[in-house]
Amino acid sequence: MAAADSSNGATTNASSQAVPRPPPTPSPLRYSKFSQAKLRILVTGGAGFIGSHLVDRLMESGNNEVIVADNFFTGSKDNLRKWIGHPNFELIRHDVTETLLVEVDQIYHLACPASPIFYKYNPVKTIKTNVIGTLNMLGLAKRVGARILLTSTSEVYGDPLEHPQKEEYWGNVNPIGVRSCYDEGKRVAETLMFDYHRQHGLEIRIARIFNTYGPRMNIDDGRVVSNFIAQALRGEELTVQAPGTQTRSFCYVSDMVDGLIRLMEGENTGPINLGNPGEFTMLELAEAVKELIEPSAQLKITENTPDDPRMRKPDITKAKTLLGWEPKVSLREGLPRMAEDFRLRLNVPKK
Ligand SMILES: NC(=O)c1ccc[n+]([C@@H]2O[C@H](COP(=O)([O-])OP(=O)(O)OC[C@H]3O[C@@H](n4cnc5c(N)ncnc54)[C@H](O)[C@@H]3O)[C@@H](O)[C@H]2O)c1
Ligand SMILES: O=c1ccn([C@@H]2O[C@H](COP(=O)(O)OP(=O)(O)O[C@H]3OC[C@@H](O)[C@H](O)[C@H]3O)[C@@H](O)[C@H]2O)c(=O)[nH]1
Repeated sequence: MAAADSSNGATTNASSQAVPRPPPTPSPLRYSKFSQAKLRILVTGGAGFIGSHLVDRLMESGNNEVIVADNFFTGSKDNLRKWIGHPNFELIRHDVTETLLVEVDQIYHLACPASPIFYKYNPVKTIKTNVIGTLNMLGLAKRVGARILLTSTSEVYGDPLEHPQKEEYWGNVNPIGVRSCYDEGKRVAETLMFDYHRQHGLEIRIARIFNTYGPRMNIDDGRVVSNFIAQALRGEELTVQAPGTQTRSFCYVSDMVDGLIRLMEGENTGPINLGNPGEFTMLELAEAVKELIEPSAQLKITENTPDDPRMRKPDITKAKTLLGWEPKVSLREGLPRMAEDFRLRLNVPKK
């Protein structure tokens, strides 16, 4: 049973409310002397950017069987091609808004479009993915006694009135805006996680992920780092949305995967912020990408979208103290790695 995390406002000790049932044994053969016991892990959204890097780490450990369930809305089989056919790996085309029957020990629940242009494309579907999808995964976790980790987001803090953001901050979110399908959707998903924890004794973990970047992002993903790098490589203007002084804190994907695994393996429910506290304005980011790829590139100030958060930076004290985690890769080190991946995929010769 997960130990209680009493260091924030939320009550996370389920033992006083519900006695968890031991997980049912999926098959007697699983623990027979002929069968090598491995942890069986479900990764929803595992064909996406963060998910596929997480799958790499889980598979490379050699101790796990990994099942990916993904509807390929923003992810692709290509991200997982090195594992297709591996005896410890299964890929299922599945939409998490439908029920899924599998026997697993852990669930990393990532399925959800993350780029604003994709989550706003079909907002009702985004809400369904966050609410019904998370309910379905919690139902699965309850049935098989699995531990479940939700990838929530810094967007639960909305356009924050506190800076940097601590986990105790309840946020400043527009409930009826164009981003609400995502940020309110994730807030409900967090609520569902805690209700299943308190009511049914489920072992839960919640990561609040701040902007993450790295190789394998969709080239036309629409998020700022991928846009700037692709634009600079294509010889286009870098589209800085007004005013350009808004800030974000960018975490390299290998650091993020490390944090997610530590959270899953540790004893704290969270929510825990995972992100790199290095904070940059979008103008500073554009200058860094220019300097790295194409110093002659021009910046073009474009119209912004409603409710764009004006600043964002994680307080990662909890991640440091409870998980022993902090990011290792700075933006200056991470950008060239991502630029090289994009250069190869866009077939742009090295200068
Ligand atoms: N990358 C970031 O900066 C960031 C920040 C905060 C939170 N997150 C969260 O991390 C997770 C992964 O984000 P990402 O950046 O890898 O995004 P991504 O879009 O690359 O990956 C999301 C994956 O989920 C799949 N998916 C979407 N809807 C689905 C559905 N209904 N059923 C099954 N699969 C579905 C997509 O096909 C894709 O493979 C998301 O939950 C996102 O909210 C990401
Ligand atoms: O071409 C662009 C794209 C974006 N931007 C700006 O860059 C900033 C970051 O925008 P992104 O689209 O990359 O991502 P956002 O920070 O708005 O949302 C992200 O937050 C955390 C996660 O949950 C998701 O990955 C995503 O919702 C915004 O201020 C946006 O206005 C540009 O200046 N130019």
